Amino acid sequence: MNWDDRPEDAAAAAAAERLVGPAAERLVDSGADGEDQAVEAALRPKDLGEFIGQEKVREQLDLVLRAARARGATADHVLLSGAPGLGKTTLSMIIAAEMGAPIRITSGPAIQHAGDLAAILSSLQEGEVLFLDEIHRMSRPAEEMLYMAMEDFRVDVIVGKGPGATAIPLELPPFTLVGATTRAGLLPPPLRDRFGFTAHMEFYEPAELERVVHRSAHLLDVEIDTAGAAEIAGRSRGTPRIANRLLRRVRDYAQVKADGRIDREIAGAALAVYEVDGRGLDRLDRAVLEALLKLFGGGPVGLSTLAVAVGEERETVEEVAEPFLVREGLLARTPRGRVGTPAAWAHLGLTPPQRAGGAGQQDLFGA
Ligand SMILES: Nc1ncnc2c1ncn2[C@@H]1O[C@H](COP(=O)(O)OP(=O)(O)OP(=O)(O)O)[C@@H](O)[C@H]1O
Ligand SMILES: [Mg+2]
Repeated sequence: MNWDDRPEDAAAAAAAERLVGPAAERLVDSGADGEDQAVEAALRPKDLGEFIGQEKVREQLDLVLRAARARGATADHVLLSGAPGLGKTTLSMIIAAEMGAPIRITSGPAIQHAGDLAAILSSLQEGEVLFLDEIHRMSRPAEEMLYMAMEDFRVDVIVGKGPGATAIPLELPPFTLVGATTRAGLLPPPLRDRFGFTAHMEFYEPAELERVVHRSAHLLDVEIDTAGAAEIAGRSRGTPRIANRLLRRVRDYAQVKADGRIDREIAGAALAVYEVDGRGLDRLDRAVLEALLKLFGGGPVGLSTLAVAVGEERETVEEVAEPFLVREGLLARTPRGRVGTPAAWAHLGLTPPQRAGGAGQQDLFGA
């Protein structure tokens, strides 16, 4: 594969840009909106002990950092991969804090030219953590410069153009690169191989999200009981960022409609107002499922037809609604089209039609 093309990434970026209207403002979107950015700094765990869940990642990272500290060395480069909102930025800040090192934050799209990267690298202090978010979106020349910087702590700065151009080698102080990506599969192998440690972040268990909600409620000075936290956690799609966002909306409701305290009833009523159902599906997700089951008898139906039926762009259905529905086992993408699973019928409280002979849905699930 030619790593310059990155078609998947281009398609996702294009889909994201096309998102306008309801899909762009979803309460259950895992990306950070303006309000998230403002409060997230306050809600971020500051050290590994405070970081909830991701046991394996925490244990491994703890060893890597302790060992580096004991040797008085700079920690190895770390790659953090995982879906949006699972704690990559948070963990990068924790790495710097645990190493007692300053952190510099930049991102792949911000580095257009190799020169941009050279400027950042040459101004790093010894031991500094360089956090490179969306590392899969860096330009190719910058990426190549990064290879040498990571391995030999050296860059070649090109001065001049054409036949007269010369490469001036520049020594760098040892630093720790922390790269983050939502799409580890898009990283060229030579880049991936230069990280000493790769942490893959998984979606969180409901019990872990419950702890996230309790912790955030405490920091926001909101009173919440166990059942209320569980109710929010169950609708948060395995994602701490969504849990924190739902908590803020439930807090609003509790303040306006009740005495500010959150219990199961308040959480349920608040999230009903925002149309986030018991499993974390929002209006768009439900519209897709309902069309699939009610209009097309559970499928198989083509993506374009399904998109027209819900009045959304093809890409919105495919990139925004479907990933979570597939992950939840509510929708399957088959060679013959989209199919609603038995769990989907159950979730919407509908009865699947009885099919007379022929290829029924049973065949599609190999049952
Ligand atoms: N393990 C955790 N424990 C407690 N809170 C967490 C945890 N992980 C993430 N959070 C909270 O979730 C929010 C989002 O986390 P963060 O910004 O680190 O996600 P991210 O993986 O960098 O997302 P993106 O891919 O969009 O950059 C933060 O406000 C943070 O407080
Ligand atoms: Mg981030």
